[in-house]
Amino acid sequence: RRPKNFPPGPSPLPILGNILELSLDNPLKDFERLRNTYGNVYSVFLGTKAAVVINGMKAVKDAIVTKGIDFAGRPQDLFVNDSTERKGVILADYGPSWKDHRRFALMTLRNFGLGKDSMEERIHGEIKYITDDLEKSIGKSLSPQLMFHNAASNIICQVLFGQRYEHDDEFIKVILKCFTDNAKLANGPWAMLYDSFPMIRSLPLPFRRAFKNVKTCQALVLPVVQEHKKTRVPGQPRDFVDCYLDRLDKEKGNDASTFSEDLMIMYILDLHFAGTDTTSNTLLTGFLYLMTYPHIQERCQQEIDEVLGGNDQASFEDRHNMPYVQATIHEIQRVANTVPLSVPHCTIKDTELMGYSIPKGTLIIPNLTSVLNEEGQWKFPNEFNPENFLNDQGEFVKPEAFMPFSAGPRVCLGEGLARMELFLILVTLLRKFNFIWPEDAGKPDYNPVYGVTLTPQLYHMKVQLRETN
Ligand code: HEM
Repeated sequence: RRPKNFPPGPSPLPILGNILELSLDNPLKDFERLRNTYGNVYSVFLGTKAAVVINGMKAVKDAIVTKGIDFAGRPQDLFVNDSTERKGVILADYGPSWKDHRRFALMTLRNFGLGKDSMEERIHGEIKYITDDLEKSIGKSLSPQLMFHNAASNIICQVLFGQRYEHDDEFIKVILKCFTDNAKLANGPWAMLYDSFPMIRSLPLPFRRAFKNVKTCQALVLPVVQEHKKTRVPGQPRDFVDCYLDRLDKEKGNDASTFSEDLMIMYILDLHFAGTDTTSNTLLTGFLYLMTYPHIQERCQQEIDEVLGGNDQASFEDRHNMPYVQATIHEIQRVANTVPLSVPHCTIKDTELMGYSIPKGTLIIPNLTSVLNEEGQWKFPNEFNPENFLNDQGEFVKPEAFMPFSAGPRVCLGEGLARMELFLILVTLLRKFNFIWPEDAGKPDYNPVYGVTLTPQLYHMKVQLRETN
């Protein structure tokens, strides 16, 4: 039963709730249909658990920004919580440990922006591997999935461990395999059953694989941490692990400290997971559109040539002189809709939204998809069109409804890093190469595969060196 004044929604069946109304393959259309019937704030029962789905810019902002703290929790009784042992930051509930670790990561990432091994240099270092790969494929048709995935993974590995890995390196291969398997399990029927029927949780069913996968990853990261302990110079951190070890030194004797070696390992895995598929799928979507809208690709290249002049390497600062490129990258993020339902939130106290009462502990699904394509918020909500981010003077403007990183206290903590990666990778590659949709590839399919992150359908690309080089 719905509590008093709870958001409306379809009648639930006993035990199953409304799960039969939601396609497990891709519930986004079902969420849209329910929005048309019940309005921007409605509820569904996932098994016996009530969830509130929030749609449209106004309601989403009202919840996660205006009443940000009320909505800043994470549910703690789901399959994903158990599989990650309630450690890390993405799924940590609102509280001192989440706050300390979030602040720590933001500060650490910011500090890497400065100095000689700056984030920009780490990213440019990795871009060199992409351009080498592409140069070897000039005139041929190539599948870019692994290349971009690897680049995103290595950039975050550089930040975390000060190291990159070849894609066939056992360390990264196993981590990737475990996380892909866990993402699939988390999205599939076994997780749904686990969440809906607590009595089956201790049974030896396929969901137990997820727990084993996490243990395997932890065991892989542990020796990397041990190695750091041996080689580090306290106070002179080379990477995230060193920074965390410095912090542990500082916290010695503080009984209330939320920092621990155990947490660090899951934190590292969290950051790697959060930073890899998101960035690589956004890049893949970007090149899919740039190839099939060649006039947009060309206009970006013109602007890049003008701004860079004789300079070979772009810097992140150059974005201020590239309104069209900026608009194109933002438009790519808008249509990529990489994290379509954000990460689930949870209310930390009884609260209200748009006149409805929402009790403490309610699972909240912020439907970012409904904001990124909302009629009335965009000049061209259903097209791929950089004009969505340009004013009449051709200047870059960012509408309020641009929230692929979500918003409020739980906004993506890798936003700065992701934006820098997207800009530097796209600008460097467009400067050097033309990207062409192969003649024999048929019509492009823009419908992504649904998951925690949306993944473009597999495709091939052709590359040519640009004549300006
Ligand atoms: C295009 C790339 C990316 C997109 C679209 C994206 C999007 C998101 C979204 C929608 C959330 C959920 C926010 C919420 O719960 O309201 C999130 C959370 C998070 N992201 Fe990202 N992300 C990207 C890249 C990254 C990168 C590179 C990192 C790594 C440094 C990262 C680390 C995180 C973390 C740690 C959280 C959890 C924050 C918290 O719970 O406090 N993300 N991201």
